Amino acid sequence: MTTTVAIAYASGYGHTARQARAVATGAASVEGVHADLHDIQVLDDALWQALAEADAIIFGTPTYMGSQSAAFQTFAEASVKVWSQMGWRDKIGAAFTNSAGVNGDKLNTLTSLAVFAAQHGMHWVSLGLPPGWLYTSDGTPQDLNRLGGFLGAMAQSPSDLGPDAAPSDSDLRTAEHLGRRVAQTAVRFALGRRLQAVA
Ligand SMILES: Cc1cc2nc3c(=O)[nH]c(=O)nc-3n(C[C@H](O)[C@H](O)[C@H](O)COP(=O)(O)O)c2cc1C
Repeated sequence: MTTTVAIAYASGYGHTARQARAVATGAASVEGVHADLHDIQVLDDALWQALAEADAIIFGTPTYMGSQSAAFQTFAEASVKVWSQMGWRDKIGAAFTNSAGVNGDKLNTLTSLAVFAAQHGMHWVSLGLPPGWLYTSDGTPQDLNRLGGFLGAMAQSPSDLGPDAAPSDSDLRTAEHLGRRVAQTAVRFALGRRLQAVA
């Protein structure tokens, strides 16, 4: 049986889209997992159908003015129809964000997305990595999780670099890690459900 991980993301200028592709690469590296990228700026029936059928949804947005972008918030508010039927309850949820500042208030965005997933009754998956880089004096910017997030995957894109040059390799590997971890968790959940069904 195939386990499906949907990556539901917004991106204004392509940087978060690049991070989303890395998340998808990580998820698809897990045996038996199909990863699907969905640009949530297109709010059509195909999007809602795909998200309804997914085992896990990983939400992604750039951090704009310290929180999710307006495009992501439009998607979040449109999901109230799904919420009214608890359509995503017990799916796996996780998130990633990208911004120009090293800090840039990315944690506020991830916190907001965790609350969004909780409103939908989803099970949250954290990043599951120790902090890299400046956490110890021998760290380097090439470390996995160089930005030291826990709630989800963070990436940083200098505002004068295009999406061909940013986020950094470290941040893209961190995004891949999140995708892989969510996919592994989704497979375990799917297996557990099947075992429960025959017990
Ligand atoms: C309207 C707007 C607000 C922004 N607010 C922030 C912010 O609060 N913190 C930050 O670090 N960067 C901020 N940025 C920079 C973006 O997060 C950054 O350029 C990011 O790479 C854009 O991702 P995207 O190409 O996926 O849209 C902002 C950019 C825009 C256009």
